Order: sequence, then structure tokens, then C-alpha cells
Amino acid sequence: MTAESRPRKPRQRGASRPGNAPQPADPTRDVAFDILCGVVEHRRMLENSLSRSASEHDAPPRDRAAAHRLAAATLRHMGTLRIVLEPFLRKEPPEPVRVALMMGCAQLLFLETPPHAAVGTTVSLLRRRKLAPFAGLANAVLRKVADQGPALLEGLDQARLDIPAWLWSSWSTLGKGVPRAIARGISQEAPLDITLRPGAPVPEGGEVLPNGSVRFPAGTRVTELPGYEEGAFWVQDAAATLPARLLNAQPGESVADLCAAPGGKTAQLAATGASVTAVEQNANRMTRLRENLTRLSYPVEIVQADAATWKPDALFDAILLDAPCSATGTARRHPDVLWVKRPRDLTALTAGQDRLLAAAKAMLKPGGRLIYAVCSLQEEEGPARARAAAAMGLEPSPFTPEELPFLTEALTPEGWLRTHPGQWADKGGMDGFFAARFTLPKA
Ligand SMILES: C[S@@+](CC[C@H](N)C(=O)[O-])C[C@H]1O[C@@H](n2cnc3c(N)ncnc32)[C@H](O)[C@@H]1O
Repeated sequence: MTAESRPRKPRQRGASRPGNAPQPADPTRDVAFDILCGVVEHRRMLENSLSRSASEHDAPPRDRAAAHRLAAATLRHMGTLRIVLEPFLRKEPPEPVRVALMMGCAQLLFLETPPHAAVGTTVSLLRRRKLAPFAGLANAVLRKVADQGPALLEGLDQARLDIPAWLWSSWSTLGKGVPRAIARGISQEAPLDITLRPGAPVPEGGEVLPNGSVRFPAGTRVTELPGYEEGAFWVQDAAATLPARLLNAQPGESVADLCAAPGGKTAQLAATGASVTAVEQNANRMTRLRENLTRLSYPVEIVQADAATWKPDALFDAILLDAPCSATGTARRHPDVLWVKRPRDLTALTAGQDRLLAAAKAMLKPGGRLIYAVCSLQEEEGPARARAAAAMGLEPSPFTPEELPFLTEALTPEGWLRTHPGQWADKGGMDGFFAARFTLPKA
């Protein structure tokens, strides 16, 4: 039985309207509903709603985790859920009602929640949210969905439906069949990957991947793995390990990590014995970066600054620029990205990436190395930025198959790295990353 479907002891709270019976509290579904309304109505990222809603609803960690899982499953299948519901609706319901219906439907079709729980909790949710006039509709529609079950999904091209059209067509530049492979990758909940500190043992139950990452099934709680408190490893998707690895930092080199939080790549760089400076602009993320590096006890100089304007005291041997981006490559971990990002967002993002590239160039010693990386699948943020970097006078330094013998399919003819969620499908996939390497000419 999943956490989502486990029966809950009803608690009474005063959320009722006059004349209505008080509805049992259900922080999991309240928080999931807030998250989904945030995404659908306000294009607000899931993480931005989660903490606020969880504290408003007094949701303990277990409910918070279950809400995250329920919201993520709904977002992962949102295109399909809309189409499944369509024949049962005679007129357009208000958007929050549709959100509640999609959430109920996701529980029935994708999360194995018992029908009485999925239907009953959706009806209660609508009553708690002053949407009682739609409770009857929800009851009728979800009962029909429960009766027909998985037959409703037959004949639907779920992969195609669950990816917004602009993203699907933008990914066609990555190759024939790649958009579908990416969509299949995103349709699965991502596993937990960790990077071991050099010499640390593999925690029990982990599968060692060809790049050295250790993989655990989706839903594994990292803080419960032995060695977490002692700093034996950190959370990092297998693909996310590649940019820092390809910088090939050496002991004693001075290395900057220009967009550092939460610090997975900073930790990798520090583990090489290089002297690392981590720059991060955002104060909250800075706190996470500090906590992570303290747990790992890596001696890193941490600077809170805008890397586009920050001036270091001395130039660096090597720089990693893991630039802020649309993050479409992380959609299997963050399916909200699919529905929050818009094509127009790319204009500001690419301008920021160019500013950071120019600033990074100015911080390099002659002959120094730079890796530009983004967790984006978009052409504008990857190849187009690599071409912009070359136009700024940075010399391309292509990656070679010898550097990535376990993932040569991710090397492009230009010598760039391009990973996507359809790769390593038999092992559980990986996030989408683009990376390109450059050197600063000596004269
Ligand atoms: C893609 S994330 C970095 C992930 C990180 N490299 C890791 O591996 O854990 C981008 C980070 O850059 C930070 N950031 C965005 N703009 C920045 C800027 N102008 N200067 C410094 N940091 C910035 C964001 O707050 C965010 O933490």
C-alpha cells in the first residue's frame, strides 16, 4: 500500500461552512491541491508553494512528502488527465475544480489509491475549499473513472499528451525519436542518485552506475541512508556529475564554481583537491550550499554575489559555469517545469547566460579552462550559447570519447555533451544536461 493510499485517521478541523458537516482534515491533499493550483493558475513552481502550504495546513513531513508525490504524479500525467476527463464534463468547470478532478483521477489511474478513498477525499477537498456546489459533479465523474479504470487510457498517446507542444517540437532538433524517448523518461518517477565521497563505501541496496554514481529506487529517503550525517555522499543525478568531471580539476588548481547552490558540483570539485571558490547569488540557496558543504566538511571559500558582476582577487585556472536556465532537463524530477515555463522565458534566460559567460571569460587565466553547463534541453540555452561563447573569443575544447567511455552516445559531433531523460532507459534514465568546454587563448 502506498503512503498515498494508506487510510488516515480523520481529524476534525473547523473548515466547514455553515450548514455543512465539518470535513475531515487531509493535509496531503490540501497541500497537493495548493501546489497544483499554483502551477496551473499562476505558473508558480512546485517548491515555491510547498513550504507555504505545508505550514498553513500543519502538514507533518510524511504528509508533505505524500503531497509532493501526488502533485508530481498529477503534473507528470496532466495532458492525459485532461483528455480522460473531457467526455465526462458537459461544461467547463472552474479551473480549481478541474485541478481537484485531475488529482482524483491521478490517484485512480496512476497511484493505485482505492476508489472510495480517491472519490471521497476529492469530494471532501472541494467542500473544504468552498467548492461544495461541485462536490456532486466530482463524485459522479470520479466514480465513472473508477468504474472504467485503465481502459480509459487505451489508445491514448500518453507520451505525446503529457508534453506541451512547444517543448515536444523544440526537442525534435535532438534527433528522430528523441522527443518520445524523453517523454517516456519523464513519465517515470526519478530514482535517487548519490555521489560518493572518494573511498566511501556503497550504501546497501545501491546500484553502482557506469559513471560511479550510486542509484536507489524512487522514493528512497536520502537522510535515512547510512553515512548521510557523516558526509559520505551527496545527492546528485548521474548526468549532473558529468560537467564537473569533464573540467578535470587538479589538486592545487584554483577553481571557481560560479552558480554553486545547492553544491553538488562544488563538492565534486573540492573532492579533487583543487582550491575551490563557490559563488551563489540567492541567500536561501546559499544557506543550503553552506549546510551541504559543512556536512561534507569540504574546505570551500563561499561568496554570496552576482557572478555576472563579481570581481575575484585573482584569476582562476578553471571555471565551472552551471548557469541558471529553464531546467527542462530536470522535468522527471520537477514535472512542474513542463507547465510553468514558456518559450518567452528563454529570452531573459539566454541574455543572463551570455552575461555570465562574458564574466567567466574575464575571470580566467590565459590558457584556463571553462565549462559552460545547463540542465536544459533547449537549443537556445545549449548549442546556441556554446556558439555565442566561441564568438566571444573562447576557444572550443571538445570532449572526447576517451573522457566519457561509458556514455559516448551523449557526445555530439561538435564535442559537446548532451544528455536527456531517454538515455540509460534500462537503468532508470538520467536528467538532461548540455555542457561545452572552452579554453581562454594565451595571446
Ligand atoms: C543550476 S543551479 C546550480 C546547481 C549547482 N551547480 C549544483 O550542481 O548543485 C543555478 C544556481 O545559480 C544561482 N544563480 C543564478 N544567477 C546567479 C548569478 N547571477 N550569480 C550567482 N549565482 C546565480 C541560482 O540561485 C542557483 O542556485
